[in-house]
Amino acid sequence: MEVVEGHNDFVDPNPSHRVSIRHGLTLGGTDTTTTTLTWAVASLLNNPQALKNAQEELQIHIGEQRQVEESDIKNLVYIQAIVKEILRLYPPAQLLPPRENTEDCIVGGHHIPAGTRLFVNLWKIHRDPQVWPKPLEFRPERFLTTHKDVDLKGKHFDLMPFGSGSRVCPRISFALQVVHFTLASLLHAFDITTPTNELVDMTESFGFSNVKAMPLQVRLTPRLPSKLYGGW
Ligand code: HEM
Repeated sequence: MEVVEGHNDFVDPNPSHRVSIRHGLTLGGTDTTTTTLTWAVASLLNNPQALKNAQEELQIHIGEQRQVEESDIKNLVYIQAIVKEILRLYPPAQLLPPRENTEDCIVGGHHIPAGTRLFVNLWKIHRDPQVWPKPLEFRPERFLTTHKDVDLKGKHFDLMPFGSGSRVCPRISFALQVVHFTLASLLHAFDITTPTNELVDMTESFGFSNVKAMPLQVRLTPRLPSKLYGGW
């Protein structure tokens, strides 16, 4: 991939794999949200109880006689917890874009000379066992119990999939609305299974964008009256 335009782009010195980690211009709207949705569906396929919980929530709040509407999202707390857990385990940007300090400073007891480029390693922070018990497990319930007050907007430094501070992602609300609505609509309208009933391979491809290493194959089975599929 070639470098994209934009301020503050980080340029890999090797021209053969130059990428921009400032995804705002080309990748922001699609790559981050599709990556998040892919990991969400993959995780739910491997965690049938969580999938069942999500579909029960949809049954309670929406039923089977209408489609999901944006105004329903506020009631779908379990699906919101799923999305938080996905952005904890699989933040689309595993490393936040680099920061360069203009003055000498001390961070965590370390002297950082002016002009140093610092990367925040979200992947590591989001899997810290001192903050997140059983950090490698997909457990949306943690965001309804022990971590229910942790939000995604950059105020809690243990969970920062959108970054933090003055350069935080400016489209958090829009991104969450898209992810919640799409996931809720998919799970409401279809039963999802793997074609072979095997567990999904969750291997990550470590890079600037955390895409699934293996393609995801999903079998969709309609679960609503056929008249509700007119818009699909
Ligand atoms: C799940 C979805 C998304 C995630 C996890 C995400 C995450 C991020 C992160 C980590 C940054 C860098 C923050 C920093 O520098 O510390 C960022 C910046 C940015 N994002 Fe997003 N993003 C998402 C969706 C979107 C969408 C849908 C858009 C646009 C429609 C968008 C537009 C931007 C832009 C323009 C910036 C650059 C802001 C700046 O440099 O001042 N993002 N995002």
